Amino acid sequence: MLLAIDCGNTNTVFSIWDGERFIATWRTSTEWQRTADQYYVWLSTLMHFQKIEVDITEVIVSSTVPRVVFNLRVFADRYFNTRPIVVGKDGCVLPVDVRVDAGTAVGPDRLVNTVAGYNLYGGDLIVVDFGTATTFDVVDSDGAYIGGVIAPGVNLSLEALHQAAAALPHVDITKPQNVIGTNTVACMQSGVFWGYIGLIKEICARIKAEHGREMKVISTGGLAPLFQQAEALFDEFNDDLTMHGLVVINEHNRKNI
Ligand SMILES: Nc1ncnc2c1ncn2[C@@H]1O[C@H](COP(=O)(O)OP(=O)(O)OP(=O)(O)O)[C@@H](O)[C@H]1O
Ligand SMILES: CC(C)(CO)[C@@H](O)C(=O)NCCC(=O)O
Ligand SMILES: [K+]
Repeated sequence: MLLAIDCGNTNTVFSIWDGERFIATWRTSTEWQRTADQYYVWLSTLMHFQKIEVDITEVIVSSTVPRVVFNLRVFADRYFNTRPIVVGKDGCVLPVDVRVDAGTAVGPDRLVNTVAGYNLYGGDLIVVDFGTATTFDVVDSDGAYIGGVIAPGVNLSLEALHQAAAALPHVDITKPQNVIGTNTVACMQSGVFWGYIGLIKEICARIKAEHGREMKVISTGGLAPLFQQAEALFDEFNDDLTMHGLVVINEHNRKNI
């Protein structure tokens, strides 16, 4: 069975794929100090708790944090006796072309998202991921990754206001009733929420105009539904998009070996 690991700058998600579906998914904060043994104690406790008794024989990792990769390699080797595939590293081949400026290291999460998007929905896509950053990634008609947009994440934007301005509190995102806020929290939520609605619409419209073809917009990440409920911004929402991409890339590479 496959263990797929998606390390973001904020959270790391572990999912077990049984060949047909994800039988379990767990989330932990990303900390580069965490050792292979700590990963195993955490994972085996959760597996035991959910009575999941499976043999993990393959591991694939996508990490936007370079420092965590070493310990995840040790983890895969020590506890599952396998060499992990690490997206973006030697030994991992993508099933699609990457057409960006020479020397550019595209975030593996962005590549994985576009592989998943192409596999599920075909070409000419915009994939929007609401993580630490909000990323827009463009898939050409042949599935190639051809670039995108990086914007500050929703929670990061709110946190930046709190960090930089003494009188602004920590606030969680929500859809405000009105645009005109009548208290500090409502004003901040309005700025980020409606600002984001505008950002998403503007960026998608400009990408479509620049690309010059009909495009589908696919969203992923916990915050996508919050924006979608205010306006129909996305054609599809897929919470497991990154995990699905890891499964596709794993199968592609295991076939090639
Ligand atoms: N209504 C909400 N308000 C605030 N946070 C939310 C809400 N819905 C979901 N979230 C949070 O949004 C985050 C979305 O997870 P996702 O994996 O997409 O990004 P992340 O883990 O924050 O970023 P990264 O992948 O870059 O580490 C989760 O931490 C989830 O708890
Ligand atoms: C943009 C993020 C932070 C989104 O997770 C990640 O994909 C990343 O660190 N990318 C590296 C630079 C790039 O993708 O061009
Ligand atoms: K993510």
